[in-house]
Amino acid sequence: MATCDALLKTPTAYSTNHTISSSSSSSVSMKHHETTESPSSSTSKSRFEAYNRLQSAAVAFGEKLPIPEIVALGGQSDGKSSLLEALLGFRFNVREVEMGTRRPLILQMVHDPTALDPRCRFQEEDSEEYGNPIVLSSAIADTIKSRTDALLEKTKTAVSSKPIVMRAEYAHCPNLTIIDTPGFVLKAKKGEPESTPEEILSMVISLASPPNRILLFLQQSSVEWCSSLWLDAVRDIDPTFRRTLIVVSKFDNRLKEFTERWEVDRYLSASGYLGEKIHPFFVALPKERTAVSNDEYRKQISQVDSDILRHLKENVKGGYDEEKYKSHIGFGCLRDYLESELQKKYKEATPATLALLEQRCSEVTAQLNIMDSKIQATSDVAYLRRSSMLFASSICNHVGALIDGAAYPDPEQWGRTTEEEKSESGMGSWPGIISDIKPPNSTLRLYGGAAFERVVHEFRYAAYSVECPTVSRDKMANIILAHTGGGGGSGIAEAAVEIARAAAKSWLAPLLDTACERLAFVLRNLFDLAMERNQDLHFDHGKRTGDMDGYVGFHAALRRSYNCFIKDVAKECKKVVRQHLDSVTSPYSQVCYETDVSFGPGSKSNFSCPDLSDQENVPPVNSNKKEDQETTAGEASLTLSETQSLHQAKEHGNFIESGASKSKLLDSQKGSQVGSVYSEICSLAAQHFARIREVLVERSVTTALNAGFLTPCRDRLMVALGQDLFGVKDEKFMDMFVAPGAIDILHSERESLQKLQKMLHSCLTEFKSVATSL
Ligand SMILES: Nc1nc2c(ncn2[C@@H]2O[C@H](COP(=O)(O)OP(=O)(O)OP(=O)(O)O)[C@@H](O)[C@H]2O)c(=O)[nH]1
Repeated sequence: MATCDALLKTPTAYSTNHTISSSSSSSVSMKHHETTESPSSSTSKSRFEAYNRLQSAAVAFGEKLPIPEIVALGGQSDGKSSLLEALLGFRFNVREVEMGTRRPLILQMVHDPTALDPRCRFQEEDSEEYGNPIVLSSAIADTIKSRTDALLEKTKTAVSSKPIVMRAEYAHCPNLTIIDTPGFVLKAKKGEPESTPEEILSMVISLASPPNRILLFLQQSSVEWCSSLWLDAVRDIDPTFRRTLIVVSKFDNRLKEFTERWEVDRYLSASGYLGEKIHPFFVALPKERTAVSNDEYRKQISQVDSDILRHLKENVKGGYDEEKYKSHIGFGCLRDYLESELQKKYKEATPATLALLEQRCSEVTAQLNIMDSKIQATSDVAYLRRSSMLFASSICNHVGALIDGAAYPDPEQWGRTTEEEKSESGMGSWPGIISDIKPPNSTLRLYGGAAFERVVHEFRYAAYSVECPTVSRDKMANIILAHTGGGGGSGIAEAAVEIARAAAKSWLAPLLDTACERLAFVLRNLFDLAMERNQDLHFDHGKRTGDMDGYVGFHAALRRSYNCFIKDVAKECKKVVRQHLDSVTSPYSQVCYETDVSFGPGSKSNFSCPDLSDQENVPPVNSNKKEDQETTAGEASLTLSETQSLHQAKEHGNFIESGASKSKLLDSQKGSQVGSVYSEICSLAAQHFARIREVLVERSVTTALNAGFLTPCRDRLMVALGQDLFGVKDEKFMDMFVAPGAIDILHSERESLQKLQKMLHSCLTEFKSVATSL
């Protein structure tokens, strides 16, 4: 930045005619603050004052305004505090505060020729007011320490970016504002959290990042650039050093090393490492810590400056390249440069600041108007009814749009994959199905209508992955024997149908319930999405959709009402799909007979009490792991072979009296053809099951789910919400809007907005007059 060649000749704000002589640069520059001010300097001064006030106001109100500011940064003990003291022209001992800098310090130095003793005042925390002047310099350090302690205690952190603002009016300081920052450290101090170095680094980075800030980077002269610890951190913030001023501190420590001119010139050029265009300042300050008067202290500063220049001229063979480097050697040069640089930035930034202030003023006025109408509206039932209805209707429209297919808000952020839907809804896998069901698009983040459709697909996949479950011989016997007993037929067909119906009922019913719950979850999520859409697309077809910000009670009621609606719809839909299931599995349903199912060799006419006892109790088709699935509750636990034997005994009129042992009966019933009957029934049952499932899934359920969920969401949602929220007496309706303390909050918000408005207006007026006097 200003260290570039082109800027080397920038005149200082107060010394248009002065040239820094090798022997007395600092003293000359020191004196000019005490001379009468020219008209241009009074403009600079009022500009400086205007920026200072804006800066304190910005700090007090948390306004982020791009005011030109200087931020001093560097490693611990690199001399920042000493430099600040030198700039102020008196010692205030900040560097002896034991804890070190843990909060940024905004030091507003105001050159006031009438203030022969420094007048320091601290800005109150969270206010733009300044406290009473502090005279004792030790009291300044104490105030900084106690404020730092109090805030860190509150925030429970080791550092805080909330600045302390100190204004110092003094006849011997320049008009300059500098933000002092905690020094970078490699290791935390004893008793401090280990993360302190990182916290300091990230805090300083965030303080130095706004492009309106000038960075004043200090590094001790004893450190070579190639081994600089913090240069890279600064380079990360400002890669080309466009807005960075580099200061080599404690220059006195290096001086003794130079004997030849080339050595000094090479060192002063810092070339090779910082680049040709970067010219650091070389500064040394008094190292004596003895208590001296302020006058004496300033004399020492000037003396060090003169001593350095004299040393370079007289003690180095051939001196040094004065033309090139003199303007960058000594504290006085740095101070004048900083002052003029800041003034230059202030001048450049004035039009933009003025424009920004005008914009902020109108924004805050608009906010204040909204706040006024909000406060007024808190008691206006008609207004609240109107705007809340408008809001609810807008939410319903957004829900409808999301169901019909929308890609806003961002699906990547708001959508869910099938896995996420499953885990978040608390419904992991489909009941009774072990295999992982992955519908098409399961890895995509979907919501609304798309997610709904995907769940329907998933349900179909789940339903088709169910096979007709295994039926034990006992159960089968119980069914068959009952049928053969009634009509004299073999009962195979009836048994197969009955088995299929019972299986369909017990296996498909939980799947239907799960599908309904999953779909309800998808629809329930739409509320948040609709709110998000509503917030961003605040206007619906050009009409304002009701600003209901802050009405927490209403928002909660609206959400609750929406959730209830979805719950009711899901309950209703569950009933409907259950009815469909009941209907396809009812004894009157012809679904199983609609197909041309071949009943095979073991048909009704051939049935003659087959002995199933030797056959393995495994159905021909069953991919489910769940064995011996219950088809009807409380079935007898006899084995089919036993039942069959009993049946035979009954047939011979010998059921009670026969006395034949079970084993004998079993032996007598071994036959070659009977095994196939069990398999045949299982196979037939599987076919019927598949048929029932197909009819259920394809013909009725998919349509029922759409009609049961989506149609009400499109057509009935607003009516339901309306009845629930607005179909009540005013008194009850107002319950949603009168939260204890809510109106007080609105009033206090209004009060702070009013203060902000006042402050912005006064800054605006000030800047307007500064701008016109340019
Ligand atoms: N020799 C010499 N010593 C200096 C100079 N400037 C400062 N010092 C000394 O260096 C030490 C550290 O200086 P500070 O100003 O406290 O450094 P700092 O960067 O503020 O350190 P922290 O606040 O701990 O980050 C003090 O003892 C100063 O007296 C200088 O130009 N020359």
